[in-house]
Amino acid sequence: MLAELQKSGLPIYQNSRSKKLLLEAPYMLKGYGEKNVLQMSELYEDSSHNDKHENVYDVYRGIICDQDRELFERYKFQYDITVIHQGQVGFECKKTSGHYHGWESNKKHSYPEVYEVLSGTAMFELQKSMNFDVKEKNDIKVDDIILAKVEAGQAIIVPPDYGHCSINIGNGDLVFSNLAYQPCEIFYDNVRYHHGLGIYIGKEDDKLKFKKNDHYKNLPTVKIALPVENGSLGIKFNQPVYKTFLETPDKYNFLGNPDKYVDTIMKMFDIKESF
Ligand SMILES: O=P(O)(O)OC[C@H]1O[C@](O)(CO)[C@@H](O)[C@@H]1O
Repeated sequence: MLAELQKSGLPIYQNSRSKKLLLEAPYMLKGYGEKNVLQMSELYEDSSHNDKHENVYDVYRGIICDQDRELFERYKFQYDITVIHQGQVGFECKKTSGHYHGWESNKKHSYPEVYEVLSGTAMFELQKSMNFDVKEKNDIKVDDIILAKVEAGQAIIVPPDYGHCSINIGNGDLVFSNLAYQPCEIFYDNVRYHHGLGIYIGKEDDKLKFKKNDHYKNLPTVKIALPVENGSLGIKFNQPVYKTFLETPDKYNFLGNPDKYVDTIMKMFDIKESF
């Protein structure tokens, strides 16, 4: 059976048995990758009880229709979809590796990214650090942590300077898209060194729980937030990002030129509680 990913606005389907995605022509894909428990073992609090070959997530990179190619190339943007499978690795809900983004030498802030949930429920862990590439990795200074709970049809902007990791906190697969500035460099080392970002998000007796990652010397107060729309930056709930980009591409200029948008992007998190 195939379930259409209606929130994407594109002819993309998920096979309910294999959990893989199928794209209807003329949509096509540039690349595909999978990560399993073994490849991510250093990134979880404890992965020792899981089958090492168990699949954690699949990434479908560079989804595009030929007639849209010129526009995506002009803006240097790429649209990808990630499927994080249902389940836990030890205490933690299944998640992506987590990484920080790079920046251009003449810019003050690193590149942001748009995340749009197409099915399931996400918690996006957003961890601010201005020195994540420090040589002595223990000297990283974490300035802020936001845990954004995002439901299908909603979207967020991962703010400049925030490392990020996507966690599937729902009861089925989590499927989400990202629109990102393609020349952006990706940094994994500090996250791997600390065995993940600052907070481990998991479930006990089906209840969501948070544990501090003790590999970090210091962590700030953690904020739990809900997303806020901003139509001028192309973030309107239940309006597919791919389609909005085709119709009004300039709304996403912040992806390649983030410096003057930082304050506006930070206002798109409605902080509900902190601990
Ligand atoms: O395994 P990686 O390279 O960290 O990629 C995982 C995630 O990062 C992204 O590249 C977006 O930041 C997604 O495509 C994917 O969800």
